[in-house]
Order: sequence, then C-alpha cells, then structure tokens
Amino acid sequence: MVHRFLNAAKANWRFSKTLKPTARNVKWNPQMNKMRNFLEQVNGLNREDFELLMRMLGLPDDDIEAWAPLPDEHDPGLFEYESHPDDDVRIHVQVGNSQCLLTNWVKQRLEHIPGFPRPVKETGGAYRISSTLHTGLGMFAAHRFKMGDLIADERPLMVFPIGPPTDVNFITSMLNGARNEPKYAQDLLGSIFERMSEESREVFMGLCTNGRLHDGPVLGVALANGYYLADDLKDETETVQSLLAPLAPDDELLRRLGRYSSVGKDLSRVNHSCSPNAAKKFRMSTFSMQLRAARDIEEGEEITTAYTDNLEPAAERARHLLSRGIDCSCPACLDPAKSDPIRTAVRNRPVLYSPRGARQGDAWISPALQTLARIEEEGLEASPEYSYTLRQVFNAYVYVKDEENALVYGKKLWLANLAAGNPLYDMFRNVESMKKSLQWTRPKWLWGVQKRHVLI
Ligand SMILES: C[S@@+](CC[C@H](N)C(=O)[O-])C[C@H]1O[C@@H](n2cnc3c(N)ncnc32)[C@H](O)[C@@H]1O
Repeated sequence: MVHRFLNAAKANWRFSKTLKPTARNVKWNPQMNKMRNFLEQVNGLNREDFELLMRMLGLPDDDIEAWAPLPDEHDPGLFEYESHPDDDVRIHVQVGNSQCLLTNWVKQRLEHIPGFPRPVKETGGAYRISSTLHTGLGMFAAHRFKMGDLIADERPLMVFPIGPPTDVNFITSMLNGARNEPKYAQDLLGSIFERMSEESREVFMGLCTNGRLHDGPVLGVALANGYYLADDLKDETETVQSLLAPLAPDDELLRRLGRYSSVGKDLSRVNHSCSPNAAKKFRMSTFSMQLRAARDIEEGEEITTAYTDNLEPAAERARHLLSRGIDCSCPACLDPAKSDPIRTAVRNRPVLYSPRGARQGDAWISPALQTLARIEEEGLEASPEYSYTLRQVFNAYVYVKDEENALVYGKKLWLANLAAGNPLYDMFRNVESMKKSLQWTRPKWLWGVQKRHVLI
C-alpha cells in the first residue's frame, strides 16, 4: 500500500487556516455545520487538488495565488512510501551529533527530505546560560529580540521514543514515572547514551536532574529535560494508525503513540513560564529545535517557554508542572483569582460575526480586539490563540475594507506565525496581495448567502 504524506506547508495550504472555527464552547448552527463539513473536505486536499477545486468553483488564478503560502525553507517534500514489515522496528540513527532511537519508518521519512539534514542556523552570541534567582540555570537574551526573531537553532543531543508502536512496556514505564519498568526505560535510554560522543555525554550528564536520579542517571536527565516533539516528528505507520483508531480523544496514549521526546544542550536550560516570551519548534528538515521570540524581548531578560497549556486554570497548570518537579510562583499562579478568568476568556474567545446587511461601523470587531488585549496583558503571545485572534481581526478589517488596520494586524499576524513556525502568507503583510484575498474581493463567496459571516 502506498502512503502519501504531505509536507506541512502543503497540508496547511488551506482555506480553513483562515476560516476554520477554533473557538471553544461555540454553539453550532446548521449553517456552520455545513461550512465545517465543507472545510473538512477541503482540508484533505493537497495543493494541486485544491487548485483544481478552486478553479472548478470559478476562482481566478490571482485569488488562488493570494492564498498560497510562500515557499518554505523547511518544507520536507512529499513522502511516498511502500509499507514494509520493518516499519515499526526501532534502530539507532545518528544525525550530525544527535543520537536517536527511531523507527525504520521515521528514518525513511527523514532520508526522503531533499538535502537532509539541512544546515542549522548560526545565532552565535544571541543568548547566555547563567543562574536565575530561584530556578537553577536559565537562558538570557544577549541582545534585544523582536517578535519572530530566531534565538537558537540546535540539534538535540538525544531523541528517544516515548510510546509504542512496538514497546508497549516502555509506555507503561514512562507513564508511571518509570517506577514499574525503570530498568527497561533506563536500558533503552542507556543504549542511546552509550552511542553519544564523550563530549555530548558530559554535557548530557551536566543537565539538571531535578532529584530524579533514583530513576537512574540517564533516565533522570531525560525525564527532567525531555521536550515533547508532538506532530513535528512522529511515526505514521500502519501499526500506529491501527492502535490510534479505537482510542478516545482524551486518552493519554494519544499523546504518546509513535511519539518522541528530545534533550538539548542549551535549549534544555530554558525554564518554564506561565507567560513565556519564546516558543520552540522542532524542524525535521534541519533535525533541529528552533527557539523564536513570541514577543519583543529586552537584552538581559530571561528567555522562557511553556511546559504546559498556559490557558488552563492555575490549579490544573500546577498539577502538570508538579509532575515535572516545578512549583511555579509566577504572578498568574500566585493570584489565580485575577488571572484565571482572563485566561478562560481567551480560551473561550468568541466567534466573530460580520454585521447583517449594510456597514454598521466597526463595533462588532471589539470582542476580538478585547481578546487580543487580554492575551497581551497576560503575556500569552506564545499560545496558538494569539495567531487565531490576530487572524480574526485581520479578516474583520479586510471585510470592512479598512486597509490601514488590516495591514497593522496582518503584519502582526505575519510575525506571530513566524514565531510559531506556521506557514507564512504574503497577504498578511502586503497591501497588494491583501486586496486579492477572498475576504477582500468577495466576502460572500464561500457561503454564497447574503447572511452574517463568521470571521473566525
Ligand atoms: C529543562 S530544565 C530547565 C533548566 C534548569 N533550570 C537547569 O538548571 O538546568 C527543567 C527544570 O528547571 C526547573 N524549572 C524550570 N522552570 C521552572 C519554574 N518556572 N519554576 C521553578 N522551577 C523551574 C525545574 O527544576 C525543572 O525540572
């Protein structure tokens, strides 16, 4: 059987990135359901099929082009792969100085990336690692960064699996903090560790263990520093698909099936914040973790990322963080009565409806502007809701043909996407392409009805 795996940029080349509803607690009406079904089908299309559909629907080339993401230097290309009995077998793979335990499938996927591994970017002198007041070592900005700027680009010392396909015991051991099967997990990580260079081993063992040495030294470091690679590096074998199929959406196994974690030299020194100023993204093409500024950062400021979902209430965050040995004492954790309602309001940000009939001023845009203000007040620019809300506001200003404001928010959206590693669209920062966008040229096209439109 031939599997077709689309690269991220192509898979993301979708209307729905701009139009798909993302707000929670939304009451769906039949019209929205219809739209969602349509968009879900469009979602599955690659660029060629998408273009074909748009042409069939009568969309001119100019409009189609305006929706295309710019060429992506991280585009891993198309992967067409014949399934093989060895797909799930794990093997040791070295990429540069990274030692990894990957499935044959992932190894094949990486080898299909043109020019793999592409060079990592030099950011020499952009940061320093030094002591913080209360959280051990941390990373500090050596100069000012603007939102979206690259702070670090680093290949991991080690990449290791955190779940099946083949090692069901391993997941049990990791889920139980390695208490049930410490020997198994320790041996597995040990087999990667012993392949590392002496220098890398020394760096690795110098990382913080957070008192988890009882798990064994290598496992202790991996548990205290492991960074979850989520969808950025994962197995997509038939075994994984079949194991995934019966799982409920809240099953913990979903997070772990065919997934990986990594430990880095400097990036493992970045501490957690509930209002982080930076975001990490693993890139397959360079086999490296990129750290970018999620908002402007001053020289000397500590650089932080989120170890947990920062839109959860403080009590829920504390539960997650405690499992990583962190007792967070940031202002949001110390004063949940003030912070929790703001974060919940961001999470439940409202759907934005355009006004019925003729233009009725811009007051209908204010719920989205209010969400943006809340995000900036709480320092939540690293959460996906920031891009979503900027997109709402951009769409809304384009809808009312307010060129000046559309451009202001389009440019912010461009930077927020850059920081998050999302696809970049010229229309967000360029008046010419903005005016070719669907929202600008024919706002009623998609729904084909003279009703209110959801600008999500
Ligand atoms: C990946 S390491 C970060 C670097 C670490 N501070 C060091 O000295 O190497 C994660 C550990 O740092 C500490 N840490 C990170 N963020 C923290 C925070 N917000 N509050 C308290 N401790 C934190 C915890 O001990 C955690 O297990």
